[in-house]
Amino acid sequence: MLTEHHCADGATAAAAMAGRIAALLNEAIAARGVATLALSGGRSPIPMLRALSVSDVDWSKVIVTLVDERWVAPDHADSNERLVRENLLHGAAAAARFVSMKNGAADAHAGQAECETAIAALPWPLDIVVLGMGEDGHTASLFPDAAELAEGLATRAMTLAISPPAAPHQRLSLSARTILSSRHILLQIGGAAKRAVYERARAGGPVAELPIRLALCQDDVPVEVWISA
Ligand SMILES: O=C1O[C@H](COP(=O)(O)O)[C@@H](O)[C@H](O)[C@H]1O
Repeated sequence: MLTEHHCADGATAAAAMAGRIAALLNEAIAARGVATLALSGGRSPIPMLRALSVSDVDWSKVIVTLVDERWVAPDHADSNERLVRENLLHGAAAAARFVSMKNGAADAHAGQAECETAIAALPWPLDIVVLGMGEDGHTASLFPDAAELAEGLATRAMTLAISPPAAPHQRLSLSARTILSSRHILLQIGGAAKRAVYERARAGGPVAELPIRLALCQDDVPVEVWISA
């Protein structure tokens, strides 16, 4: 089932999405004693992460990981880990356990096995997967023009390494199967350009053309989308 939340602006969408994530974290903690949250990077999630960091959650019972990571040092400006640490994991939220995708291997392909082990050790299924979307329809690091896209859509592994030709850095990404084994998928769409891609994806067609369709065109996992101008 897909539910759309239409918001007047990005700030309203960020606050509403943070509130929904906090509620889902609290539900998971009440039901199972622990909650797992996988977050996307990029620029879009920053206001939502800041709102979430001051939400009323027992963060000591939350495990946070990533949907995807760029193969850069954790203090690099493009690091999704850095983004999450700087915008979410401070104050009370610093009590959450963070599980990195990046490790000390020479490159993303060499580091994939260690990343797989770290992700496989989490409690499964993930409670919440927060996806982003690029204007090319990519989600996580499943880029339409990447040679590894078919692997990402078909593999039974939880993670894969990807070298997108048109985006900077090698990547590690959750596979489609991992994303679709979660309990809840949330997505934020801001601005006219992304809205147009979203509407095209939602109308249906090949997942390989617009990989965000893997979440939008399925009925197994509930998806909530926050849409703003
Ligand atoms: O490269 C990435 O891009 C997407 C979208 O990023 P945004 O800056 O347009 O919000 C993001 O979801 C993904 O995690 C990231 O690695």
